[in-house]
Amino acid sequence: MSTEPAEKSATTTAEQHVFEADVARLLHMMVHSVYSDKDVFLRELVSNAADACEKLRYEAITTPGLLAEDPDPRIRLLLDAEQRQLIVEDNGIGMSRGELVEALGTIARSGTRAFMEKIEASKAQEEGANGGAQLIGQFGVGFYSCFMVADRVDVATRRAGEAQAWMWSSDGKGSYSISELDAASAPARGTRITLHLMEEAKDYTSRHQVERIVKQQSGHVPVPISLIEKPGAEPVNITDGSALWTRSKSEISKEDYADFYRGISGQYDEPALTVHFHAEGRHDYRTLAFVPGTPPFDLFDPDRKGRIKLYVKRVFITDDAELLPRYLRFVRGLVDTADLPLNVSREMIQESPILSAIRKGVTNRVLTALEKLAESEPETYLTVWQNFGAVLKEGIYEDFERRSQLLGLARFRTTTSGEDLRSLADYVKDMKPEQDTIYYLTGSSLEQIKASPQLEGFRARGIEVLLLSDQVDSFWVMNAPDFEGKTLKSVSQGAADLAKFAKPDGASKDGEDKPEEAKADIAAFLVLAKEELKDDVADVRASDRLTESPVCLVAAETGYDRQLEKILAGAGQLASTSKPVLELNADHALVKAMAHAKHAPALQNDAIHLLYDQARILDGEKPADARAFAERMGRLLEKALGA
Ligand SMILES: Nc1ncnc2c1ncn2[C@@H]1O[C@H](COP(=O)(O)OP(=O)(O)OP(=O)(O)O)[C@@H](O)[C@H]1O
Repeated sequence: MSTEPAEKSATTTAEQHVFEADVARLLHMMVHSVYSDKDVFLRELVSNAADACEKLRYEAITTPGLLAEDPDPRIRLLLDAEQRQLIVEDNGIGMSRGELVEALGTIARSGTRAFMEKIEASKAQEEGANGGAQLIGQFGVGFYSCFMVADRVDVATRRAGEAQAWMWSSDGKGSYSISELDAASAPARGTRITLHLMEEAKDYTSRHQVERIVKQQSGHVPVPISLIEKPGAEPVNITDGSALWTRSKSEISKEDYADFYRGISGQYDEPALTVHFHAEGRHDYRTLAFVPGTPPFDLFDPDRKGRIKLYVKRVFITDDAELLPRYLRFVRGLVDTADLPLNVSREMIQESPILSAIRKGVTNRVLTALEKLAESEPETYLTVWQNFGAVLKEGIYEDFERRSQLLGLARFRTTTSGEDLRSLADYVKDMKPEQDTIYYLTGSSLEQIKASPQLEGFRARGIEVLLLSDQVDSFWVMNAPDFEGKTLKSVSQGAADLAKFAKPDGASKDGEDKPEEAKADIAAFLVLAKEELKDDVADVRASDRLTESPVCLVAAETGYDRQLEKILAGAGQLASTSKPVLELNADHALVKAMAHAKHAPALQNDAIHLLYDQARILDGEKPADARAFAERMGRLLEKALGA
């Protein structure tokens, strides 16, 4: 954090501080607002106030004295049209001087840079208000959004249990000041944020306007909110702070759930799935969880933790309890249990058998709800899968117990699916009578996979192949040997064994119609190629998986599949890579001609290397030796052109 030396003014003891560079940039963006929906600032302030009340409630478990004579949490909004001010006040935990500087002068979040980049790429503008608003929540830059509507913001705060109080003040233009507040003008406990509204934002002093926004955006925060419409007026309650999750499902509308979801997730979309239940019996807990309608920006951040909050008897305890497995890290919501003591410690949370039982229960419920959604609303489920499928698939190798359930939830592009997605159950239902294997091909992109020569023989025989282009696919396929008793097999590993499947056009089976001489030529050519390429490939053999291309590379029967090997080698996790197998299409005119060219050994030699390089290129690699490749190609072209 960059701090300028204290500069004392004559009348106060205000210290000027310069904002951290990132905050200054962020504020600049807020002031020159990229968001057309400015109402979001109010939700951010109310949500911070509610968090502050919940933190106090939690600290007061061990230090009840913090509550003093004011035990009930509250958020109050004060409007002053004459002064053009909106004040948001809470009696929560408040901030010490250090906390104030830390919280409102820096951005300690890893996602901030990503946020800046995203906004600067002006994506938010293109996406319109909703996109921008979603970014604010996802990236946690909430407080600063008040500079969209205010040209000065004063934060008066006193931390619970402390005598000193502080005033933070800024016009959002690069610096802020901090001074000590005299006890009389400070809140007894908590924080009072005064927004000096811009002329064009004066509507935020209108009672109807503010009441409407709060009910709409923050109607379900678990702290009651009241409103004072002008100085001297009586406070009127506008929300009761009752915990939505404690009410019965029949009393809650879809809109109530959506509001609550937006509050808890910081997103502005609709949840794709809501899971709300009360488990009684061995353990008593309530869960309200949501699958978001859109993916968060940091879904694949390795540090991203689960987002399920733990409450004990309606008191917020932590959002760090890992209440769902990592592969469900996109689910937002909470678990509230009466079975843990309020002063549950971090160690207890980690080791508690009660929590492991709850974890299991919640995971099962979420997965079952996803299964039901797939049945009752397949379209919605497909969106969920498109957004989060790559994460759910991590569970196939991480969660042995639920592997088959997760495999059942998985959806795939296949050689026959077109633009649709198919389940493994669909695949198995449409298998050929003589087929006992589920075939797949992994690769780095769908386009690359679709163009793979390895698929040709399968396509020609009408055998469906799963096209797996997520990086995680290479890992789970290794651990998921079967689905409903059918093993999974890569079409680029080992022998294809397609001989048992008839080609639909009734074409010959495996060279039965080839004259003896051609067969002998191919056999000799294979021996020659094997000898010539012995340093590069483990074997050279005739292929039954090729119909159009002359060559392809496949992995040996045992060991890693080619795509996985590439990923591991790229990540520096393999000391050495294994040699692939080169397959030649014995029915291909080029291969036949080359095999027949026994009288031209130099030409055959060039052809063998060029065919190998061609297979490498089709596999997304470079030729083994670029210079030699160019020379061979040159010689061949010269010959072809009769030069
Ligand atoms: N009313 C308040 N009482 C106490 N602390 C507050 C209050 N408002 C803000 N803060 C402090 O300022 C910090 C920054 O707030 P900001 O809204 O920018 O981010 P956040 O609330 O931490 O993130 P998110 O928006 O993801 O919840 C908070 O984490 C909190 O420590």
